[in-house]
Amino acid sequence: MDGRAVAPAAGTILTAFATGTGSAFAVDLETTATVELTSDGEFVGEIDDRPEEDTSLIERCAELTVDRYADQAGLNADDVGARVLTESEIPMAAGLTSSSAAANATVLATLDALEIVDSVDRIDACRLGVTAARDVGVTTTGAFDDASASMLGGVTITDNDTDTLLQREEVDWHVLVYTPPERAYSGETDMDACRRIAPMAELVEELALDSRYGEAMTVNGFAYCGALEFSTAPMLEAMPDVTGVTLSGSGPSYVAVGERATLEDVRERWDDREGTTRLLETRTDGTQTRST
Ligand SMILES: Nc1ncnc2c1ncn2[C@@H]1O[C@H](COP(=O)(O)OP(=O)(O)O)[C@@H](O)[C@H]1O
Ligand SMILES: O=C(O)C1=C[C@@H](OP(=O)(O)O)[C@@H](O)[C@H](O)C1
Repeated sequence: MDGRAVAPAAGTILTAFATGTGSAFAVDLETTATVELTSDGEFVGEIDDRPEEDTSLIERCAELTVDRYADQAGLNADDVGARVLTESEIPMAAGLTSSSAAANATVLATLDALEIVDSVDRIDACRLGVTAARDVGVTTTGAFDDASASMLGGVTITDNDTDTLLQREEVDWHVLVYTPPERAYSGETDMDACRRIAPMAELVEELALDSRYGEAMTVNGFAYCGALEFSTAPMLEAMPDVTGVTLSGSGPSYVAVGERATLEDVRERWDDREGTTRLLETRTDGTQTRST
């Protein structure tokens, strides 16, 4: 029994480190997970083209899904194992939610392999991936904001302390993403510095709950560039014409939203920087299964 699912990346509106409340939106870069169920009770992960990278997140996702749902699929969890393969176009540890996309794709692919994917609520599946991310230490708050945007599509606002969805809205934006060559692992964020900007995060939350996403992003960007010591120069190169621009997640990527022609101009400036610039669109469909 094989299962397969595809999950999108996410960009940031409100980073959750300061207060535990976060907001993110799905963008069209994808991770695919393929899951083959086995009868040896072992969970073995492989990341395509990244043999050195840690596979514990996808192994834990498959294991938790089997533990929780094997019964419902008419199987004995003790006898079921899985081999998981992920293939991804999302740069890893770059602030674009590679971890949540890998987790969502693996949980849904495992449910697909168990042939019960349609009977499981998407938000419950998402919470399972967040639990796995906490278990293996690739997240600080659980990142339910990023995970829910990747699972459901559109913009989500969440309370990551309780894994509660506060708001979801479908949007149709052009998105410019700049990814510098360095990497920043979310589990290693300077949380003391982030907690100092809590009053700014509360303001960003108010703007986001009012659907003023562009302004929310930009305030978030200045606050988190300050706290995490990233340059504000890429933001200033995008302003004032974009609708919003921010450091994404724990960095080092920056995301801007706005008119396509405006983003094409900004792209010319960001292309002079070291790294990769991508012109993308938002996604409203979230994580989907794909038959193998
Ligand atoms: N395609 C993938 N397959 C399996 N695990 C992945 C994949 N992408 C990311 N991860 C896991 O997530 C970790 C990176 O998480 P994180 O620092 O939160 O980065 P990001 O900001 O991209 O989510 C990696 O070390 C790895 O354990
Ligand atoms: O680990 C965490 O708690 C978080 C990780 C960040 O994302 P990245 O993993 O994309 O850097 C951030 O967007 C989110 O609000 C909280």
